[in-house]
Amino acid sequence: MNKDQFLLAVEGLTVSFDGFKAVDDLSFYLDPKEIRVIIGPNGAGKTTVLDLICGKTRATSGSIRFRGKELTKMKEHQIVHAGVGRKFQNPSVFEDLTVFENLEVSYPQGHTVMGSLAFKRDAAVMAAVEEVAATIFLQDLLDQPAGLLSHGQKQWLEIGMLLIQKPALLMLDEPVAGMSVAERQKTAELLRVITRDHTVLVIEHDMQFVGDIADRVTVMHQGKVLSEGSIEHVKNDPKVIEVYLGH
Ligand SMILES: Nc1ncnc2c1ncn2[C@@H]1O[C@H](COP(=O)(O)OP(=O)(O)OP(=O)(O)O)[C@@H](O)[C@H]1O
Repeated sequence: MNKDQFLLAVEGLTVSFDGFKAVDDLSFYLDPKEIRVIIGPNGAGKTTVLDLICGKTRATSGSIRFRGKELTKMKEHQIVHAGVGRKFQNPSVFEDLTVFENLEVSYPQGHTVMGSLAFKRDAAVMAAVEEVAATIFLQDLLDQPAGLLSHGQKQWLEIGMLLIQKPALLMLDEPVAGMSVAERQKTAELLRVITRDHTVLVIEHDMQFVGDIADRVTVMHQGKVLSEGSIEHVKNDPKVIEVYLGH
């Protein structure tokens, strides 16, 4: 099978830290526009996989193919440019800027923060900001400083700051941690809208949320794939119950 028909093909990926293999001969494949969730016990290597895909950590061996490009050979900014967006666990919005300004500075112009602010607000930027703000439920809060948003709203704003860059692949590390039940439900709704145009790779522990969003689930354990398939498949896999869900 031609691996370039996948949006992302990870094959034989390995990284050693002082001889310890945090990710060990890992392979998995993402189809365009799927939502894949990676679950697994603490220390399984989930965050390290995202670090490897976005170029924050260098692979010891293996391959990461993304839309025909080999990411393991590329620098972080080149990987962003190729269409991979990554959101870390803690929101990192600009607290003193408004919702509008946070989205505006994230619009891909190649400017610094100050340069972008001085930039004339042209119609294309305005339209993109308004479209994304509506998607992330913040259309009525465009003039609000981001520092005044709730934790959940900051998480959505940060997702919006990625969306406005139109990445083909969006990677989210525990996006609903610290959110209320209502915010979790809205985030699930948001991710379903996002996958009309993007592929999403999520690390998550909340199994209710995983069941709400996942097309397929990859279970990691000790740097390897322990199980993979639908939520029902992995929930009923005795290996997964033994190392993760039974605890
Ligand atoms: N830069 C590093 N140097 C040394 N060891 C590391 C480094 N990054 C990760 N590790 C180790 O690799 C293992 C996997 O860590 P990782 O954070 O990827 O796990 P995880 O599945 O995301 O866990 P959690 O659910 O707790 O976030 C851990 O034992 C961790 O201590």
